Amino acid sequence: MIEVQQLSKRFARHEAVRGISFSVDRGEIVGFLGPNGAGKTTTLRMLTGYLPPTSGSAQVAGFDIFRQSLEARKRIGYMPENVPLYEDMRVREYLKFRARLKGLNSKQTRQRVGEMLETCGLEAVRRKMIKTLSKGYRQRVGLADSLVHNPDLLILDEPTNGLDPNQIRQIRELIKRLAESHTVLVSTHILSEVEMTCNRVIIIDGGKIKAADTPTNLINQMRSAGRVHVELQADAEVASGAISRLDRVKKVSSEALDEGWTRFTVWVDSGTDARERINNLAAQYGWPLRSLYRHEATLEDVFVELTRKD
Ligand SMILES: Nc1ncnc2c1ncn2[C@@H]1O[C@H](COP(=O)(O)OP(=O)(O)OP(=O)(O)O)[C@@H](O)[C@H]1O
Repeated sequence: MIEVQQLSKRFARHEAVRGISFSVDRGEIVGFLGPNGAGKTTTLRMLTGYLPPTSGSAQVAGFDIFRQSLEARKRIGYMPENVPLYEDMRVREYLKFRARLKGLNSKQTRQRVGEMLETCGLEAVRRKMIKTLSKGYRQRVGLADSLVHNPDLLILDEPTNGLDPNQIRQIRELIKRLAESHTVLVSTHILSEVEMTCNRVIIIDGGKIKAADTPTNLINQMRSAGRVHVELQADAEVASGAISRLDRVKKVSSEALDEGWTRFTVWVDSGTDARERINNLAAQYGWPLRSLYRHEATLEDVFVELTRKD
């Protein structure tokens, strides 16, 4: 559905996107992640034909987004970061206006606008002025707008930005439902959302792609994926030494706590669970043990590992 080859964008002296290549298959829901200024919005704006690239190419549904822009855009529903809406229009009136602008005839417009009001949960506010709507409802109007011409592909730039937790949940559910019949590329900062909704993730930083895989694979491939935390009443040096001699243990660090307790963090090879062996070791040495748990890596750990600057 999307094919991007060596896409770059330079603003004056700043290269915001540096030769990125990726693809999104039909039916996928892909999270597009990266820290502030990584180049997400710039990439999405190029993909939707709003910004010409400095070099490289991109196809949507087989159409070159720059040379066959109209054909490509017919197949894209784009919801930009801050949805620009006409404040003085009523919801239904606005969606009808947008549908006509996108080339739907009056019959199609009536039908699609009706469907979108229902799909996006806007029926109760269809006669309200847009300026009186809450941010959550405005986002829904933006989504309905991006969907009204029945595109195959939805490109959403931070659709839950600025929403409260309830609104985030509602938009997330809506996107999940839309993903049943659309291909979705969604940029967001909420990593738990991505773990819940996306079947693949692309991480971009400094204009370059750092990783592209399923959330599960990314987590499993992490260097610091395997970590065990244990609290013992033991001499830090002796215990660190004994633990680090265990098989498949890569590194041990310790931190003194209260009343002779020490917390040890044990890095092990990915896929290894050292808890039982650490427990046996504590029993063997007679060290009192009050906590032993395995840190389950999350997408947030992957994100931090791939994009931190130190
Ligand atoms: N029109 C522009 N002119 C000059 N520089 C720009 C322009 N648009 C973006 N940039 C720069 O390009 C870089 C990438 O910006 P972009 O908006 O794509 O990042 P982003 O990943 O979407 O960030 P955020 O998460 O903050 O929205 C930034 O350094 C930004 O300042």
